[in-house]
Amino acid sequence: MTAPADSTATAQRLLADLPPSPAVWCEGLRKRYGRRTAVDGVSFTVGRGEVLGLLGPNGAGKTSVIKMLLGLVRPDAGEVLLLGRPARDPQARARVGYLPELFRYQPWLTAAEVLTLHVRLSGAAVPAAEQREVLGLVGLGERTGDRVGGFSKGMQQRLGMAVALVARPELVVLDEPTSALDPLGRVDVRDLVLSLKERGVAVLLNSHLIGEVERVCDRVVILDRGRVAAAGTLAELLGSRELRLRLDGVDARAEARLAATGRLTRSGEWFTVTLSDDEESAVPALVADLVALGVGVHAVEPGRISLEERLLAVLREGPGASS
Ligand SMILES: Nc1ncnc2c1ncn2[C@@H]1O[C@H](COP(=O)(O)OP(=O)(O)OP(=O)(O)O)[C@@H](O)[C@H]1O
Repeated sequence: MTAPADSTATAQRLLADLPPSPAVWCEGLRKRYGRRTAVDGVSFTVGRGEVLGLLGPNGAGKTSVIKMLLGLVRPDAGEVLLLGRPARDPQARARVGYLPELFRYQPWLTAAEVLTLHVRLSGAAVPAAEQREVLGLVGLGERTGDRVGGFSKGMQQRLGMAVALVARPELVVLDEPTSALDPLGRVDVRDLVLSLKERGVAVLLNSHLIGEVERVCDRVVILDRGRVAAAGTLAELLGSRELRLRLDGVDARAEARLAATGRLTRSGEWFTVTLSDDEESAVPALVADLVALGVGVHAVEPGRISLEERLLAVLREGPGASS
């Protein structure tokens, strides 16, 4: 029989060999406030190093979901694991960075002191030089010794971003991180999210700025009235690609050739062919055939619907629009 110490070591070795748990796993989350159901059976995962965007209209339940994931609001039903541990487990929380939607930092402290306080709270050993570096990353390098009470709203949000990043988190949850930021600040946040992803840090991003989500997210969950209305990778959600061509001299044979490639629509001299992913390789042959048929090819533009169009379709038509 194996001695207890050996069996513990064996169990630890077996666990170490398993693939890492997702950064976020939640199943069947529900929350009511009085008679209002805010969240109604929400499930999704965020993989390690994955950037997941949470989209949805005002009141859809996004912040409520985030607060339940972080153990700040107790769900009425459902389960959450953060980095493989229960959401309220201090060991999980210490490895999660969070920028809340509504933030306010101690006005009497300097930016550097706020960071030091949060580093202490997290229990991580982050040297002062690294803390200053993080303030530099969020554009506050020149203001480290200034009191937070004198900061603009955008500067406080930048400080919140530094607080979320400073303790070397494995998961960062950003609730509307750019709501107070100028256009340059938004680009900074986008670059920060991409650099986190490169380092294998998972990011959960709640933002109304759809273009921002489309640029940085690997996957998107769309919430509507407390439920997941659509979810998937950008390719899954945005589906078929389109090819727009500006043509002249299109006769019946050329039109038949276009229609054979995909669903065809026409607006004046612009023709739009809807392609499925495996038909993309058909584009050079299509153009060659059109030229051979005597068609003047003035422009060939790839394109597909934007995430904004998909979001609006899902919200107008309901979950059926997600497929
Ligand atoms: N503490 C609370 N007490 C009562 N109702 C609440 C509370 N928090 C949220 N709600 C309600 O739950 C619903 C979801 O709110 P939540 O803040 O999660 O939405 P959201 O998707 O984050 O919205 P927004 O995009 O406007 O920030 C809303 O109807 C809101 O009024």
